[in-house]
Amino acid sequence: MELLDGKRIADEIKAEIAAEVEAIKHKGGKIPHLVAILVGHDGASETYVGHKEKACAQVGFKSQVLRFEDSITEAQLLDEIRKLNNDPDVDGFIVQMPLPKHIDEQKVIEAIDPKKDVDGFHPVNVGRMNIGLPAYISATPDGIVELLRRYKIPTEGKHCVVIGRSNIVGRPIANLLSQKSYPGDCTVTICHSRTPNIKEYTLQADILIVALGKAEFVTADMVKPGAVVVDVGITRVDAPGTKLGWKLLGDVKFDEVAPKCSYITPVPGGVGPLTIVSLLKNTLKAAKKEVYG
Ligand SMILES: NC(=O)C1=CN([C@@H]2O[C@H](COP(=O)(O)OP(=O)(O)OC[C@H]3O[C@@H](n4cnc5c(N)ncnc54)[C@H](OP(=O)(O)O)[C@@H]3O)[C@@H](O)[C@H]2O)C=CC1
Ligand SMILES: Nc1nc(=O)c2c([nH]1)NC[C@@H]1CN(c3ccc(C(=O)N[C@@H](CCC(=O)O)C(=O)O)cc3)C=[N+]21
Repeated sequence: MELLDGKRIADEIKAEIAAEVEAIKHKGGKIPHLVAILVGHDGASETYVGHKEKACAQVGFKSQVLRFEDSITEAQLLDEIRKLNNDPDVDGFIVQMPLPKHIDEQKVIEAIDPKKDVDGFHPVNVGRMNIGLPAYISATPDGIVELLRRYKIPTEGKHCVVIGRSNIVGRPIANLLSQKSYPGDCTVTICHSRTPNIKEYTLQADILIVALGKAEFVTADMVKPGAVVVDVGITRVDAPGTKLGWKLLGDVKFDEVAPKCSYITPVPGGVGPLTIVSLLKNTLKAAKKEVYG
């Protein structure tokens, strides 16, 4: 069993990005500028935005967090988005999800200029990604693809089973891995909450991607010996006696599944760090006008 060390790969890619930013500075080019909009005080969102700020500083990007109270109206938020769309200094921005219930997330996503949509959530980017055109690819699936690539995991002709069909993880990773590419050329099965006997499918997986958000859902009896297991899930659970009082669990019961795998991602330190790095990659592309010219 080998660990897919997301943290190590993320550090490697950050060093590559930092070198490129140095070169841009040297030539007097545009320093990439990423903005995050954060509404409310959700703990996980605060953590994620904090990691992003730190990563931007590490690679030399300009970054900014715009914070708003839960009471912000949809119209006010849409207005903030319009300002960012029109600000030539801002290369890319994201609106941290989830949003308060009185705000329509889809409306917010569609208000973002696709050219600045470094989350890759806008239907224009989703559509372009789906047919293999240049696009901002959403960060988590892009991070998974990057992890498979850097570890040179063979994917052609493999059966990939994805648990979860969300717009930000399950559906796009299933799409990417079925494309004519490397990593890709997989035969893909998508499972979700209406799939009976999930184990029947997971046992056939050469590559198992787990993104349902239920801690330790995948147990050893559900995994084929030698499988590659990618655990996307992140759930905070109480951990009395630890410094923080909580810890993170993945969707895979790591201790019993790991010995059966050829490769497996840990949580934390697997997919998460690569998600952040993919967001940086998209922002760099935006500053260089690589996707839309
Ligand atoms: N590491 C990272 O960078 C990121 C991690 N995450 C984590 O990944 C997990 C998934 O996130 P996300 O995709 O946004 O979650 P969603 O809640 O949007 O989607 C979950 C998916 O899992 C399916 N599902 C739920 N319960 C079951 C079940 N018992 N059996 C089979 N399928 C089930 C749902 O099915 P249905 O469609 O039928 O409801 C749905 O398609 C979460 O833990 C999240 O925190 C998310 C984003 C980034
Ligand atoms: N507009 C928007 N875009 C997103 O991409 C987005 C979002 N909203 N809302 C929430 C989810 C979740 N997500 C994570 C990214 C990185 C880690 C990450 O870095 N995890 C570390 C640990 C983090 C920790 O210490 O808590 C790890 O797995 O090693 C986690 C979760 C992005 N999301």
